[in-house]
Amino acid sequence: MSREIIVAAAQMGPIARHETRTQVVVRMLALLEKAARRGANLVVYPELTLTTFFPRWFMADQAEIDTFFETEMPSAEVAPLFARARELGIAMNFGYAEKTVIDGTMRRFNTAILVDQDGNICLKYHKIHLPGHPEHEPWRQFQHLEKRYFELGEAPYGCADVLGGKMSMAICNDRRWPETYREVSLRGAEMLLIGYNTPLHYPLAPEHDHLQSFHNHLCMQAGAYQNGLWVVAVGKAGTEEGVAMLGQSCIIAPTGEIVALASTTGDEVVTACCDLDRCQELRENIFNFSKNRRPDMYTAI
Ligand SMILES: CSCC[C@@H](NC(N)=O)C(=O)O
Repeated sequence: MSREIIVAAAQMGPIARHETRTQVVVRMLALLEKAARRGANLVVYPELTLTTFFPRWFMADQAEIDTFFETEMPSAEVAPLFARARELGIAMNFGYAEKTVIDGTMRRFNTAILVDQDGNICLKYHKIHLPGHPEHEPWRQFQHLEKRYFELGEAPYGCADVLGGKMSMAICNDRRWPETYREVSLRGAEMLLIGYNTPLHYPLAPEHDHLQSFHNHLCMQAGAYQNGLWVVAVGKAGTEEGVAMLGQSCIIAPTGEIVALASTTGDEVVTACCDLDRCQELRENIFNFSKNRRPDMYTAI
């Protein structure tokens, strides 16, 4: 029996600084309805979906920084999205800036959640690979202050049983690291959900700017193939507050083939029918870990 699920990559166009959570949720709902009309079982949204990508600005005032963070999920503004997804029986994944108290200490994370088809948060993930810099660097055209505004995730990648399959999450920069795919694969994941915000301009190596799209797909296609899993990657795209952001949201099969690809840099839904049993095409053959993998020889890692 095949285990097919219809997955929707719900790319978002730019979100302006002045846009409210309520306005963003209206856009997310429109994408959800479109996905539902195409029979989707799972909708995947970008990293930090609810606001503009605020780490591009230096802010000294913690109260101002905190306006971009959520203290509860679902919040009152996001509750209609949870309610409608539950009504439609659709699972979803999205990212947001999370402010939470752990053991009496206030913590801030770049977070993603997986919500099952009954509206329950069944998996939460705090971004492990935080890119950028902690201090204001005025020479840059724009900042990338994730290291200032967020703490490093401290828990390993998780895996949840949803829609009859095993799902994991990663966030943006995580997708460039091969360890991400190997970790989730060894933990049993059959599908990896990734949201991203990727500026086309990389100030530390501007000679690579023209390769943003290539590098985006290169690492994810390799990660899917070498670990025999589905990858769903969804960007916040277009020119957001003057910064050009990568689109090209996609769904990648365990063979490494891109089976759905966004063609705009705006709000757009692309879907694919993903048979989770196809992971075995790789896992029982070229990447049969138990037969051919040699962890005893990988002593440097
Ligand atoms: C400054 S590092 C490059 C940008 C990074 N973006 C995020 N959001 O992680 C990425 O890896 O796409």
